[in-house]
Amino acid sequence: MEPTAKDNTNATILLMGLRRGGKSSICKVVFHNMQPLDTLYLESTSKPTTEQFSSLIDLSVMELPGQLNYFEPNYDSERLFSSIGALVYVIDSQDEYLNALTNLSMIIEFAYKVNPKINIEVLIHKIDGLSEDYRIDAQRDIMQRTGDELLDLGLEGVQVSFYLTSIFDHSIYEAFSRIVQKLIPELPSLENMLDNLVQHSSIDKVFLFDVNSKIYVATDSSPVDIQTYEVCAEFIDITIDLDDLYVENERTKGAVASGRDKELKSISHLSNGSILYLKQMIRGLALVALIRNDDVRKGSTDTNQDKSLAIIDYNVNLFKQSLIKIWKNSRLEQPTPNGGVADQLA
Ligand SMILES: Nc1nc2c(ncn2[C@@H]2O[C@H](COP(=O)(O)OP(=O)(O)OP(=O)(O)O)[C@@H](O)[C@H]2O)c(=O)[nH]1
Repeated sequence: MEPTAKDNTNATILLMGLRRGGKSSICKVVFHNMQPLDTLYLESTSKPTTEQFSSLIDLSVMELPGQLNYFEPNYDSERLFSSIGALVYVIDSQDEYLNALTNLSMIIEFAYKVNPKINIEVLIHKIDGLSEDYRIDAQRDIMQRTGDELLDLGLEGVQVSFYLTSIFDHSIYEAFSRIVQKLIPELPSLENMLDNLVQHSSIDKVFLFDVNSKIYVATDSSPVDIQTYEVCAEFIDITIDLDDLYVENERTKGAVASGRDKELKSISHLSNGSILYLKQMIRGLALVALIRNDDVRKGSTDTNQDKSLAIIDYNVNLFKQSLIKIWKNSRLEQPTPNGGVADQLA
């Protein structure tokens, strides 16, 4: 049976590319926390696979094996392409990629015809094996050739985004974050709220992370620096590991008993004076902020620091309340299959 996307949602990502390009590895590393080196032993995928992930949106990731011929008559490619939000095409940059580019333009031509709203995303993958100069050259070459092919097909207006990625560093998470964000209808409101939070709380950079995958579903509008992303993403793991070490105290026991889940929160003072702040949100999300402001910097008095953190706490709580409202409203607009509004927030 062919894979079909869930009805009423276009938050479906279709992963395509030639054999051994790295599609399964990407899925395993990003969504299943597999260690990158363990992907060496992955078997070639022979059947289309679909996986569901629940975050701020319900995301489906569908992988089509490299050897499959999607255009043979008994394969309903039209239905498949019309139901997806993003087509992610993986190109192995360490291999000869001309065949992949021909395959890519053929797929873009078909996908665009069936579904002009589809986001087309190209991963120039396995860049860990290339020197810095060669990466830029490969990217330029791939972009140029794809542009030429699309021009020949009369598709010069089609928007294609390119990302340099590897499973051995954070580039694959950064790329997937941007790909997933494009599928979240509430993104402009979320960004606006995060900008407000930054402005009123002396925060330098803030991310709304999906805790399991370390994809950030939103961030404020200042540019993302990959080092800041890394520090914030690792802070989630540290917080969770430390949290597991502690036994429940009376307060959290009370919260659990009264039906409320224990809310994860952590603050860490770094040796360079910055502060990392994490607070659990809803739907497996956590807000992580980097605070470099002078008010809370090392050297300022403890009382000042406490005051600033209290303001941040207060504003983050307001943010969380707004997030709950946004999420509830979006569920009201898209009724669940049984007609009710899902009320499970954690
Ligand atoms: N160096 C490097 N190798 C990678 C990277 N990503 C995946 N690989 C390796 O590429 C090989 C093929 O990966 P797969 O994930 O099986 O490729 P696939 O696209 O799913 O292949 P099919 O299932 O045949 O369609 C594996 O040995 C991975 O370890 C990467 O970022 N860098």
